[in-house]
Amino acid sequence: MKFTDRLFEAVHPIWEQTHMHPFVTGIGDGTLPKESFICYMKQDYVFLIDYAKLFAMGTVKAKSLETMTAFAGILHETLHHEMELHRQYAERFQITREELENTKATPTNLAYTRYMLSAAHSGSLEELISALLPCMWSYWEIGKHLKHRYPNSEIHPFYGEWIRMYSSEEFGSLTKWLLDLLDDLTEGKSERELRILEDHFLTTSRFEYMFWDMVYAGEEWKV
Ligand SMILES: Cc1ncc(CN)c(N)n1
Repeated sequence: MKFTDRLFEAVHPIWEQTHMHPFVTGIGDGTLPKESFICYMKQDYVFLIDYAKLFAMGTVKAKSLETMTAFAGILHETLHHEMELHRQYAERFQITREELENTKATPTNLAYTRYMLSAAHSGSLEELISALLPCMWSYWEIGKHLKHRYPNSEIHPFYGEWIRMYSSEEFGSLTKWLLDLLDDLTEGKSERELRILEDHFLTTSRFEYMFWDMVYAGEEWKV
């Protein structure tokens, strides 16, 4: 069994709940209040700044020029394509780039990015990938799921663009590349090593769920 098949089985209960989360279904059926989406977009923008750094770290830890180049490509995609989607959404609400960039990360957002950056700093390339994989994989799954469950969601005048991006072939092929890389890198690894990777993967999968919950509830610092 490929390691990512094992991860897919392990994460299934978390993804089931994610697909049913009211923030996610609200994007799908178009009922999510715009204020909630604005809160998400701002939090996600600062999340993506740290997330992009993981790909930069991937280039440093890569064991071949090919892998290094691919990480650099995803870094570029994130900064220029994925984050551009957020900048365009922000523009619709007259939110400036400066305001977007200066968004203060909520406790959950901060805990999530610190966890990934710490795993990436102190761990192997496999640890870095396992920690960031849910970001790409779960979004791709959500994009495909929404497109399938809500047939007109792709053409929704507001949320359609978001769904098209995360269900796209391009996003899917980057995710598949990362999955294949992790399968290659984990071949022959001991059960002890695999368990550490699985633990990173499940922890950040839980953080992904908590991120939806955080923006839905409008989490703020208490003091
Ligand atoms: C929180 C979060 N996780 C993942 C993604 C997809 N890159 C995202 N935009 N935001």
